[in-house]
Amino acid sequence: MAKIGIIGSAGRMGQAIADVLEGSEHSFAGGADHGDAVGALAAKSDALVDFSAPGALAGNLQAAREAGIPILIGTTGLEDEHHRAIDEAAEAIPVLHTGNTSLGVNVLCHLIHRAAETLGEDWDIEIVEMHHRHKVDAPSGTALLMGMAAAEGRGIALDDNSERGRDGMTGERAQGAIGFASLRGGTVAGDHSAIFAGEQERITLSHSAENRSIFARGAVRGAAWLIGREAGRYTMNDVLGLG
Ligand SMILES: NC(=O)C1=CN([C@@H]2O[C@H](COP(=O)(O)OP(=O)(O)OC[C@H]3O[C@@H](n4cnc5c(N)ncnc54)[C@H](OP(=O)(O)O)[C@@H]3O)[C@@H](O)[C@H]2O)C=CC1
Ligand SMILES: O=C(O)C1=N[C@H](C(=O)O)C[C@H](O)C1
Repeated sequence: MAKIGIIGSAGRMGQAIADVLEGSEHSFAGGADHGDAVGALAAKSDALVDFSAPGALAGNLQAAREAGIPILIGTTGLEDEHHRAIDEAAEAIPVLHTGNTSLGVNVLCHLIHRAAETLGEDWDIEIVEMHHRHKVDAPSGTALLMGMAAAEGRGIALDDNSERGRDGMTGERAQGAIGFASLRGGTVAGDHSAIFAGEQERITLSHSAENRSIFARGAVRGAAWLIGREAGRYTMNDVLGLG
């Protein structure tokens, strides 16, 4: 039984995680939101989960380090500087960052990796996502995770081969590019598709989140799994045993 502290506890994910904790073997250590001292929460937690905002990341990592406890970060919209801060914290404590904690999406990424590895560059890869009207970042963290799986399968660097936000006279699609498109509206919890478009045929690999409980269950499982691990940067593949 682990005491889990939630950063961003008043938010949509924070609430979903609190609900999952209530029916689990683990307990809710407390929450922190804007203006709350994360250090005070860390001191009474066995692990932290962070579903807040990129601007909160540095302070949250610092609080976890000072308390010597692991942290699972689900926040998306992170930049290179945030990833560098995660790498640095992972030298001292166990840290897991992922754009999606659900089992289904992480299995989907394996299927995408395999498809990209098998199909040649003449199969164009496009990633399409749709989320609720309140989402503030694009492409979604999950779309980037899927793009990374496709790029790794193809043996290319995602950063050098992405096409995002096409508008106006874009010119033809670059050979080998991985395209991203983001839709926003309504209450959609998270829909993602990877489309492999070849000559006269198309493969679509998709995942639909029916509600946030799938992310919340994965977050609790991941946070509990991190407790007692060596310092390092982990992924949901490690937690789920997906290799
Ligand atoms: N990895 C995954 O599986 C998933 C990741 N996410 C990601 O989780 C994040 C949160 O999503 P969601 O719950 O929908 O968003 P919400 O806006 O509903 O919740 C975010 C919460 O964090 C709080 N917050 C914002 N900034 C700070 C800060 N600096 N310090 C402390 N608290 C802060 C907000 O408070 P206030 O409202 O006062 O700003 C709010 O309570 C997003 O990045 C989203 O993409 C979401 C679902 C699954
Ligand atoms: O903001 C959300 O809601 C979600 N964010 C994550 C993302 O950016 O991929 C995960 C999920 O799709 C819901």
